[in-house]
Formats: sequence, C-alpha cells, structure tokens
Amino acid sequence: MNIYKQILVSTTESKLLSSSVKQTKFGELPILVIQHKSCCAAVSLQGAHLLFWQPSTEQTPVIWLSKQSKFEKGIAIRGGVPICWPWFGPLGTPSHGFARIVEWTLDSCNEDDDGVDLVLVLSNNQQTKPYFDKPFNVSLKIHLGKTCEVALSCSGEFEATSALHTYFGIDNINHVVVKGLGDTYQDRLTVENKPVTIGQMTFNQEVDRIYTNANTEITISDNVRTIKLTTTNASDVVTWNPWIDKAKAMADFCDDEYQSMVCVEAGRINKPLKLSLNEQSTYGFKIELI
Ligand SMILES: O=P(O)(O)OC[C@H]1O[C@H](O)[C@H](O)[C@@H](O)[C@@H]1O
Repeated sequence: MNIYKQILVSTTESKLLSSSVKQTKFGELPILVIQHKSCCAAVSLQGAHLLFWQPSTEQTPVIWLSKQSKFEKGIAIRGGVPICWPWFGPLGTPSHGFARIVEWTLDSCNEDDDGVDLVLVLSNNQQTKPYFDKPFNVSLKIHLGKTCEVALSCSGEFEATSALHTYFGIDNINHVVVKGLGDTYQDRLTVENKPVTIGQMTFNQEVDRIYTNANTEITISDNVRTIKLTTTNASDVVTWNPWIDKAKAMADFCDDEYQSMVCVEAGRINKPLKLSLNEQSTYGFKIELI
C-alpha cells in the first residue's frame, strides 16, 4: 500500500471533525485526513504541515510526500509543505526554524461544496521557548479543494525569514520545465550570486537556488500535467532537487525519489517579514492544474 493510501485509511484514535475531515494518528503524530469530493489530502498538526494534496481529477498527488518520511515528534517531515519560520535555512538552529517541528493547534475546520478550509495556529509557548524567546502569533490558512491555497500570517516584534517549502509530485524530473522564475538567483551550492537571463529551469543535476525576482505566476510542467503556482506577497522562490548523491545521503528520502519530486517554494528570504505585534504580515500561494 502506498504512503498516501496508508494515511487515508489510518484509523488510530480516529474522530470525525466534519463529514469530510477526520482526526487520526499516523506514526507518533496527530493528523487530519481530508476526503472530500474535490480532493483528498492530509495535514499534520506538528508543523501545520500539509502532507499531500490530490485533486479528484488527478491520478497522483500534486503535493508529494516521501514514502520514507518519519512521523516522529520533533522530527521534520520529508515532503508536503514544510513551514520554514521564523528563519529559512541555517540562519538559526534548528535549520529552517522551529515551526515545522512543534505541534500547532487546529483553530477552525469548515467545509462546503468547494472544499475544506482549515486554520492552524501557533503562539510562543513551552514547546517553542527552547528555540526562541520573543512573543509571536502565527496562523496558517489552508484551502483544500480543486485548488490548494496556503497563507501564512504572523505578528511579533522582529524580522522573520520564511518559506512554504512545497514538494511537487512530478512524473519524471528529466521532463520537468519550471517557467516564470525571473532573471536573477542566488546559487546556494556555489555561494556566489549569479545573474541569468532565462527565467526557466530544467533539471540534470542537484539544484538549490533562491530566485529573487520571480513572476507571481510560475508553471511546473512535465509530460503529464502543468501545475500553476501563484504566489502572493512572496519576495523569493526557491527551487531544490537533491539529485542522486544527496538523495542517497538522506535517511528520510528513497534513493530514487529525486526523480518524482521538485521543490518550488514561495518565500520571504531576501525581503524578510517585518513584523509588528499589532498587525498581521501575510504571504502565501495558490496551486491549480491548468
Ligand atoms: O533537509 P531540509 O532541512 O528539509 O532542507 C531541504 C532543502 O531545503 C531548501 O530547499 C534549501 O534551499 C536546501 O538547501 C535544503 O537542502
């Protein structure tokens, strides 16, 4: 049974929250399983982490999850949409911030014919204290239907960097073309800033780039489908594929999985979110098939 099916059929400590949403447990983690006429999906309360999303028109999930991901307390999940906050990458410890490894609270769960709307929230508390000592509030709105929409809002008295580190499921990395990335990027593999003139990418080696001037509309195409990613209020778009050697080195990623995923991540890295306690700062994305 594949990982998606295993999650969908999980019944451990299962309780129904609405007609299409049940709360259950997978591994050590409480999760929400969504089976709506428009899509199926799952969200982990640890990290407010969307694990996967598959519109009912699709044969395979558009948001992808590694079959080797851990579902353990305090360990980041491999795949889905990790929430990197309040820092991106190695700017602090743990890498990509603490929001993805602590448990959030489900604030609301609503549904209608279009899909399911969830709001998950996190404020400074005993879990977050070892990582960060300033007060904050962060909330994540997720719409799961024919489209998938994610918006992160936060407040506090500090600057935060962040990424919505989305793993897209693709047919074959050799056939993928990502368009709309703009003409400048920082290469995280060579450290220098390299200007480029074309705003599109194909893949034949490890990549780890922060595009600093991407269009708000980006497309990810393979031979099977075209996914449109529309970002709102993002300053950067990160593209990442670990390729062969890094895939082998990652314990929570199968050796061949680099062929079936690509990360294209809306972020606030070069223009951090300048937070205040009185006002929410928000950025996010929408994904649809075109
Ligand atoms: O392994 P993780 O901490 O989840 O990070 C996975 C990747 O995330 C981003 O895309 C970064 O740009 C990469 O440098 C990093 O390797």
